[in-house]
Amino acid sequence: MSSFVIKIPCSSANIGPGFDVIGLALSLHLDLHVTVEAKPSSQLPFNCAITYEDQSKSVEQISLDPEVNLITRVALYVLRCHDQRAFPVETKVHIVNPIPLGRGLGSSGTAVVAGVMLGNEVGKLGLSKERLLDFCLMIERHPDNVAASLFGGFVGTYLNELKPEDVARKEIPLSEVLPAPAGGVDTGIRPPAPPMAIGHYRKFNWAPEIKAIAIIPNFVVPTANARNVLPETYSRADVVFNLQRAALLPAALGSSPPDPDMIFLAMQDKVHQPYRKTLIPGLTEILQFMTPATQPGLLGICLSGAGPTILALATDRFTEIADRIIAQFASNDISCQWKLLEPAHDGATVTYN
Ligand SMILES: Nc1ncnc2c1ncn2[C@@H]1O[C@H](COP(=O)(O)OP(=O)(O)OP(=O)(O)O)[C@@H](O)[C@H]1O
Ligand SMILES: N[C@@H](CCO)C(=O)O
Repeated sequence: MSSFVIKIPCSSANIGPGFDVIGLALSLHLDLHVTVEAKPSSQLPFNCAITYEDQSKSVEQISLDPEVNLITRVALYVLRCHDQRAFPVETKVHIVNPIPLGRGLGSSGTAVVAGVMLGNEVGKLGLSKERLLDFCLMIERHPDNVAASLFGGFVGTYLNELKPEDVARKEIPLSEVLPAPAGGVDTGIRPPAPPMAIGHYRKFNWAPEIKAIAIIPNFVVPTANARNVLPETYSRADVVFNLQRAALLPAALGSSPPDPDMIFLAMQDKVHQPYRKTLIPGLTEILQFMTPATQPGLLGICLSGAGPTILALATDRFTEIADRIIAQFASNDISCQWKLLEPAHDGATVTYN
């Protein structure tokens, strides 16, 4: 029998101006406790039994069917790309999840990374993390969450342009998130493997004084909905506004001691937050009244990923900052939980027992 634990940090994407580009892995981890028993045969579907421990207080029921559950279907996709139709006999996966679903802390990206790590490990595939990123990008198209969860830390990401022959392969998903199991239901045919080296990342410094306060409202904003409210085109002025700030952001958050005015300015955005205000009551007011001038200890504030979580970066007065944001949500009859988090520099890890 072999037994191991896969640990994946959650992530906050965008950090203001870095829409679909910048991500930060944070110290709230999804754990998979995996055992593989060498048995002659199994009655389990795809040889896999899932158990799920919800520590996130989410209302959504997570499927325990290995071909439906996001983590195990991604693992099956990776295995089937390598001519392994099912999990080894007999695989048990116990998922412990403290990451709230659909709140902007990259729960889906974390689950996708967990899936590729699981497939790689049980299939003894020996794929590098760089190659696993390609598999992640077949399922979740924007690289900011998955690269942060996989590699850890504060990252800038980019995609290579696909070659014309890959664009022509209709099975390569160009949607943001695959609507159906990656590779489809098991037809016995090998699903399409990703092109090589689609996604890339670069780690930035992070000043050790800076902590992340996540204020998590008690409602869900599915990422797909939050992407549907964005415009297809932008004005040149808005694009330049974001480029200027995105160019400043890594230096601002990597410099010690942190400069609150520079960080606050570097976290401004005109590409996604203004449009997502319609989905998040109170967002406009929170982004307006929480500044380093009105709130000591605060450095900068933004929507975490697609929301509705607010990410406030700060050096101290964490409770006071969280309480003010929670009070603003409360005036819209929205309750919140909050967490004080730090960058998770290690990314995804596997530890054998
Ligand atoms: N641990 C998990 N196991 C199985 N499915 C999961 C898990 N975590 C997330 N999911 C799936 O991902 C969906 C949430 O994805 P979505 O992209 O909408 O939000 P998010 O990733 O939490 O937020 P954001 O992308 O803005 O950071 C859930 O509704 C669920 O279907
Ligand atoms: N960059 C993505 C992150 C959410 O998954 C977005 O803002 O839509």
